[in-house]
Amino acid sequence: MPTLGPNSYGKAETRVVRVVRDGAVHHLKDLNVSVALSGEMADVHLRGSNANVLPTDTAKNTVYAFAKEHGIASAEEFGIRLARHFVTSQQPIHRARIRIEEYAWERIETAGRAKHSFARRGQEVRTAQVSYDGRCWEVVSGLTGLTVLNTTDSEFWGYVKDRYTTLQEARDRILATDVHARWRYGWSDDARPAPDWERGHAEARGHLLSAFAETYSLSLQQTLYQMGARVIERRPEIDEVRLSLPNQHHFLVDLEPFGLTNDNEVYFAADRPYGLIEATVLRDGAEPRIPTD
Ligand SMILES: O=c1[nH]c(=O)c2[nH]c(=O)[nH]c2[nH]1
Repeated sequence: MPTLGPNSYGKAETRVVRVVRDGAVHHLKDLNVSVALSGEMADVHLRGSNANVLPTDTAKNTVYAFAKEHGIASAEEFGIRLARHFVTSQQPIHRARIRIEEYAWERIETAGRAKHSFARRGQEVRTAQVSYDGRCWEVVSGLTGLTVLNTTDSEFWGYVKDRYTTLQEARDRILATDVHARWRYGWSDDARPAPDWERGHAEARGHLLSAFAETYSLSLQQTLYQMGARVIERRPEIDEVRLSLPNQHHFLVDLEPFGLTNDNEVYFAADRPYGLIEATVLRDGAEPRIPTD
C-alpha cells in the first residue's frame, strides 16, 4: 500500500476585519488568515475516519471569535494565539502554521472630529507566518508589494559578455524593484519575552527603505545584500532576511528619430521579462530556514 507523506489541512484565506471604537476615533485591522494543521491524520486519509478532524469550518470560526475576544494587536500576536490554541486544545494536532496577510489602511485626516475614514495604502501587504509544534515557535514576518525606485546612483557594467550579449553598460540608470521581504525572528520559546511585533515590522521596513535609498548601487545584487545586512545589523531580534527583488527595467527611449536627445530623462518601463534577484542574508552562525521558493 502506498504510504501517506507530509500532509496538513485547515481553512485558507479567512478574511477578517476588526474595528476598535475608541469614541469617535476608530482603528482598523484587515487580515487574510490561513490556518494549516497537522498531526495524527493518518486515519482520515487512509480509513475515512474523521475522529481526529477538527473541521476547517471551526478553524474559520475560531479566527472570527478570537478577533472579537482578544482583538488583533499585531498579525504575529494573533497568529501566535491561534497556533497555541489549536496545538494545545486538540490532542491529535501537533503542529499549526498560521499565515497572515495584512492590508494596510491609513487614516484619512480631516478637520472634523470623526476619525472613521481610511484609505488603502497602495499595493503593499504585510505578511506573517507563525509555526508552532507545542515547544518551539518560528515567526517569519515580511512584506510584499513595496515598490521603490532610485532615479540615479545606480550603475551596471563590467559584466560577462558572450556572443548573445547586447546590453549596453550603464553608468547612470534607474533602479526600481518591488520588494518581497521575509525576516525570521530569533525568538523561539515561551521562556523568553516575545519581541514587539509592531515596532519590529515598522523598523525592519524602515531599514529596507533607507538601505535601498542610501546604497550607491553597482548591481541590484549589491543593493539586495545591503538591504538585508542593514536589517540584520540594526535589529538584533532578527536572524535571517530573505529578499526577492524583481529588477523593473527602465530602458532609455531612442528619441533620435524625432531629432531629440535623451539625456537620461525619458524611459520605457518594461513590465516583463524582468531580472529576478533573490538571496538570504544571515546573522553569523544562523541557519537559513526561510524557504527559497
Ligand atoms: O543589477 C543588475 N544585475 C544583473 O544581474 C543584471 N542583468 C541585467 O541584464 N541587468 C542587470 N542588473
